[in-house]
Amino acid sequence: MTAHEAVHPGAVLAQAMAFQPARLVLTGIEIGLFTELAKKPATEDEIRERLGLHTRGTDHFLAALVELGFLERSSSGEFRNSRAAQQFLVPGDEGYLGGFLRIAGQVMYPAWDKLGEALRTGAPQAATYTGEDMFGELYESDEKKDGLVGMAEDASRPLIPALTESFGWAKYSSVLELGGCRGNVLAGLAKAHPHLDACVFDLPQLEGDFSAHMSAIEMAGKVRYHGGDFFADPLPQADVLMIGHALVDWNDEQRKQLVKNTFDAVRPGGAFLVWDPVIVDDDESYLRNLIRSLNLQLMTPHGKGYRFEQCAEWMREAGYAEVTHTSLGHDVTLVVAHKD
Ligand SMILES: C[S@@+](CC[C@H](N)C(=O)[O-])C[C@H]1O[C@@H](n2cnc3c(N)ncnc32)[C@H](O)[C@@H]1O
Repeated sequence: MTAHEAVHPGAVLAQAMAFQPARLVLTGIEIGLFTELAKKPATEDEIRERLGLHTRGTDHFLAALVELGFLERSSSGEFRNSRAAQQFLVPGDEGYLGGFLRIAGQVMYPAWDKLGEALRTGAPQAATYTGEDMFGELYESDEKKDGLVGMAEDASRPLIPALTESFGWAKYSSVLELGGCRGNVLAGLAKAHPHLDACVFDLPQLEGDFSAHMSAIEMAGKVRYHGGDFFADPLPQADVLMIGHALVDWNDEQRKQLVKNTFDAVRPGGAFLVWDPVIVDDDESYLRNLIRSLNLQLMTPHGKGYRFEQCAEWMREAGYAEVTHTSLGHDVTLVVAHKD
């Protein structure tokens, strides 16, 4: 909102009421609208019948989604997905974001309702867990585990091409990804750089999901798994250690400790890579990453965003030499620390 727009009530309302269009899209995902229309375009009557919707409101719900650019309406009155909806909101497509957006609707949306409480107390507001061991609790339920994994992969999948190209992988022969989940990112990296000995380090609870996923994407045997706790257990050695979308989950003391833990495991001449929604002043991602920081505060026991300068300081304190950073796109920064 520019200073000029700020004096116009429409600009204030557009920002303050942005939860309404957000809820339209999230509800479309929740009730299966985009998945249904991907099978076959349909009239309003057919949509109501197929999704069990009431006559009151469906017409304006669909018309509003047309205006927002998620549906198209033909001259004969049939609705179909727009290109954006078809590409990003229908399961099975490469660019699918529904895993992330479903959890956004179910878990983040109610948590954001309690932002005031979070600001007063500093306490998380997600209703899916209660204690300090968020991952341990979520992994006790297959549904919650699948939700978290789906959300993480939707967020990291678009970064894989930039990650394979933004670092000189050819110079190194092994990589260990901390918090590498089901190995989806590392599998993409290993496909692009098959010379790499690639290993995921994540909690033991995910090993079965990792093996099933590697088989499903025909990468079984190409990426290894090492179960453990990256705070408490010794880390296996590799030329490159990497952690993505995971340092943000912790507080500064925990992050410092984690960065320190990596130093002995990185072989001399190697590197430690971090990619996260780092807060970068004057970058066009600045506001979105401040919002993501608050989202982490609502969703995790200790997480929040951090700045590049903080990360560089943790790295230098741990013993790393040169620290550089570059954008991976999608509001994510890759920070690279070299070990002499
Ligand atoms: C937000 S997810 C990111 C997953 C993956 N890097 C991606 O971006 O697709 C964080 C990951 O850290 C893992 N994790 C959390 N605590 C851990 C710990 N103490 N030791 C090892 N892994 C941990 C979780 O199991 C999860 O896979």
